[in-house]
Amino acid sequence: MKLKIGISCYPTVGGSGVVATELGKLLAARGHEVHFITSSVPFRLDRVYPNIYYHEVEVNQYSVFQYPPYDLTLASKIAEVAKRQKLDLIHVHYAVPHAICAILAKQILNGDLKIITTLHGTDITVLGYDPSMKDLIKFGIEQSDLVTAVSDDLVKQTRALIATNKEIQTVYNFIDENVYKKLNVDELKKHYKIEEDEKVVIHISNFRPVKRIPDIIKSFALIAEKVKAKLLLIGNGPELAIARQLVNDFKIKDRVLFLGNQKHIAELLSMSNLMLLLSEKESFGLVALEAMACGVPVIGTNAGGIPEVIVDGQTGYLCDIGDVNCVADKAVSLLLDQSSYEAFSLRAMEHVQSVFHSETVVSEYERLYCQVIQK
Ligand SMILES: CC(=O)N[C@H]1[C@@H](OP(=O)(O)OP(=O)(O)OC[C@H]2O[C@@H](n3ccc(=O)[nH]c3=O)[C@H](O)[C@@H]2O)O[C@H](CO)[C@@H](O)[C@@H]1O
Ligand SMILES: O=P([O-])([O-])O[C@@H]1[C@@H](O)[C@H](O)[C@@H](O)[C@H](O)[C@@H]1O
Repeated sequence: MKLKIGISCYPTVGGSGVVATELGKLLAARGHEVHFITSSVPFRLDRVYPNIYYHEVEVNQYSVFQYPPYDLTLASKIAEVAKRQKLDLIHVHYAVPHAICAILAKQILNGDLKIITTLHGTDITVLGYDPSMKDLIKFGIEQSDLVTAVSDDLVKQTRALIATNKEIQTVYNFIDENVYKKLNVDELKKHYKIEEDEKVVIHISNFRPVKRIPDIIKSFALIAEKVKAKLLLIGNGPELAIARQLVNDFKIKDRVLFLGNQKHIAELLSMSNLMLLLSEKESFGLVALEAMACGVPVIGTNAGGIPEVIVDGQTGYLCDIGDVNCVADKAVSLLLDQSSYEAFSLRAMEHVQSVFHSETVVSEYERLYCQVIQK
């Protein structure tokens, strides 16, 4: 059955928007009609795709509004597009405000709209602690026709924090196998002056406090004492200044490249030997999946959904939150033992193929869409 699917998400750099966009692209490739309803073109929607339509949410700056009313405009846009395009359903990513906006749109349409909400991360694990948000998030979850979360741990945390009995299904994240694979990047390595015998450690994130950026720098400083290596820092966010300060303090300025927000992540991963993801909260860790797909083992923390993505001792290692000595020891042992490293790299690629294959995940979303429509 070919469906007309609306998708609302944050269009900016970040996990939920990436997952929403990649899902939309693969659904469109399967012949469904996909309508993105977002405040700007999602950053991963970087060319023309057949079957994909974009509806801009233009936030009204009318002077009586002290704050631009994004939520209300989005709700009204979802209702308008759903009616005009005869959407079968709207799939919203991130509980606040997107689930709430979809519910309002459904009310505008006298109940004639099916809503699927996917929970991604700090929409639950940070905002769920905020008393002014908790009941709103609960409302968004309970009024959705179907709710998914990106890991078993996020399902568990949602139950604990939001106190809801609503059924929430885990649907893991995925990557596009045609994009995330090991590429030949010899020229790029030369451009970044990475020497033949030098190892590359990479971290990619939004540099928010939950990502524990100081632990990344501290771990790398320890690694660099024993291994000739460079650190690539990809992304932008509030902890970037602290990162620069620590790099100066540890006197490793010549070993660290701050590359800011980047689009071509597979190329940067293909230059890398190891990823560090040392968050204190992480519902899934899409960057870890992207790294493993490119044959890059990951050292992550024992936090949230990370242990569902990294197989400890097989595709990378898990360390306790804040234990930078554990991270450095595991990293040094991996980087200095070539034959063991190659086995980790191979298993990482195989694990992504077998557990997180896009075909399986997209089919699962299709099955859930049909279930909701037939309810
Ligand atoms: C703290 C938390 O719970 N975060 C979750 C949140 O996303 P969150 O935004 O924290 O992070 P993720 O690491 O999962 O994803 C970031 C995405 O943005 C991309 N990127 C990043 C920087 C950059 O410069 N360029 C770029 O393209 C990355 O390649 C990746 O695709 O939702 C994701 C999707 O469900 C989950 O996997 C994360 O666990
Ligand atoms: O809040 P969080 O779950 O860590 O991650 C968020 C992403 O899921 C979202 O796509 C992005 O727009 C946010 O800026 C943030 O990165």
